Amino acid sequence: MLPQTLSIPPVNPADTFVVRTNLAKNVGRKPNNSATISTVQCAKKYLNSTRSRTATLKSKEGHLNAASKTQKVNLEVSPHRAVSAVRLMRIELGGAFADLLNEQGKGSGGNEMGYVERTLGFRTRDLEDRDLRLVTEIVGGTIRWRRYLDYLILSLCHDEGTFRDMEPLLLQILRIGFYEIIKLEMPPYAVVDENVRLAKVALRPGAGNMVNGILRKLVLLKESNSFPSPEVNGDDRQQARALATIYSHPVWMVRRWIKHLGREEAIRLMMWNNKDPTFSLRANVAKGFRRSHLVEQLEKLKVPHELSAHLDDFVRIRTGMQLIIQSGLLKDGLCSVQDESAGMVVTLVNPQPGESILDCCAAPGGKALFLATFLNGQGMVTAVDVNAGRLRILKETAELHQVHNVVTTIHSDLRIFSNNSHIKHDKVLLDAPCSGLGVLSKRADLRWNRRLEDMEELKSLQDELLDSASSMVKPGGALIYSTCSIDQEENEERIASFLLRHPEFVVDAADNYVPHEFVTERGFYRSNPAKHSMDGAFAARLIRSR
Ligand SMILES: C[S@@+](CC[C@H](N)C(=O)[O-])C[C@H]1O[C@@H](n2cnc3c(N)ncnc32)[C@H](O)[C@@H]1O
Repeated sequence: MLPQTLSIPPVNPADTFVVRTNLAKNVGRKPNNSATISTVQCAKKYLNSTRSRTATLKSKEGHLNAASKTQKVNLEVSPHRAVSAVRLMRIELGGAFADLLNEQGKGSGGNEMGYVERTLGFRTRDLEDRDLRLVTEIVGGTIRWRRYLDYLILSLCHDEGTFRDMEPLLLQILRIGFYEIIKLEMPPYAVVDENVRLAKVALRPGAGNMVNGILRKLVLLKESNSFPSPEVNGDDRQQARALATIYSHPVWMVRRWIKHLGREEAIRLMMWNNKDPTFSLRANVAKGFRRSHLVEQLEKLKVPHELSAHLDDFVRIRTGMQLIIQSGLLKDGLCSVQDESAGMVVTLVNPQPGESILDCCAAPGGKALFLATFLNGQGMVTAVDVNAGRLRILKETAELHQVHNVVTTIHSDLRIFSNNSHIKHDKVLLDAPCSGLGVLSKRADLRWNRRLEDMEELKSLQDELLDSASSMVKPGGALIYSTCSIDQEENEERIASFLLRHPEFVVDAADNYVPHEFVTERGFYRSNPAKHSMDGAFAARLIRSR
């Protein structure tokens, strides 16, 4: 028999307590908190002893069942801050993405509260909808503004060493506090108190004192409207560094954009990347669920929305994603989250019933499934991808969306597949692996994960994949190359180099397929995030003449 609780001597009722779970959660009752109490220090010691005891019990019993699990719930710390701090640490260590939380308050990597408990040594009360919204907003915003926030934190630290040697959790708590005060404009003294408490409970009293000192200096700067800001002067590199700090992007990206887009356009792009992302939804007509049905549901949910001006099945939303997730519309396959910029790539493919379409880098299937809806049950989308897990998602979603009768999946590296396959297709879509520089508003952490060196590797992969994809196009058929990047070297330059290697292909101007405002001088499709209020994407349509 496993013990129901593990107890230690009671000391301070305010801080932390051990709760008897007794399966209370499982049967929907509130946990009984008549439990044993500890101070923060005791809690930490206790956590260690609990961990080793739990490990022994686990090894003895094989597993620790829910009935016997001991939870420590801290009601003093604000849940959204504790969850945000831990999530930010996980993102920085590469164990999580800054994407949407799902309806259970879980992140992409599993149970959020489990991570909080393992990292901080206690749980908080469960997250309510408001907390979830705050976690999404704070995590996304803190990551986007990281470079700028760190610049300010450093300027308020005693010396550079204090900043450099700061423990990771303490730095995340400070970033959260700075973001809440500067960007969310929350009441400053409440922010100070809450973050000081989190630092004290999760780390130690000294850490709380440090957070208190630095955040109070920030409040004074805010009150006198005198935040420091780097001067934009000097040579190109120095100017790019200053702009990179002010708009919180890596220096190499800023330099690249100033070179290709000009300074004003680069600034507009960075401002767009720092905004809360907007989303669009595609009604799944393959399931008989039209845009009018989607609009009805959004009205019922009171989610503000706007019809897409470019695509018949699409609706734009700015807020309310949590409500949509909770409504089950996505889980039931009635609609999908798909950006209009990606939808227009499918328009450029121009799929027709009866055609054989090869989607070369298809997973997780956003474009493949949309392509399939145009076939009306006749023809085939062959979806190839090298990533088995992502391809499994594609296959399951095809069933959920009821287009599985026209979708076949093939797990392979495209370069190997093209060598072994002699079948030619009417349309071949290569939605190539790319830097993702067009989707930085949605992927808040991506800007910090991309390196300049990645670009060279990506470009040679894109060339190889283009060569492979082109070998599977029928004479007279179309090859569509697309990316979710705004980078010329991944886009126009890849096509120019491909056409030199493959004179049997010619450009088919995108004008015939997508609105004129998305067509470049050379006849390619390109969406501009700041101008079109959607992700940045590129696509070229090429016809095989022989
Ligand atoms: C931009 S994503 C594709 C997104 C997809 N088209 C959609 O709309 O959901 C690029 C995909 O290329 C795949 N990939 C990368 N290298 C590949 C290769 N050598 N052969 C086949 N697929 C590859 C990745 O696994 C990834 O799923």
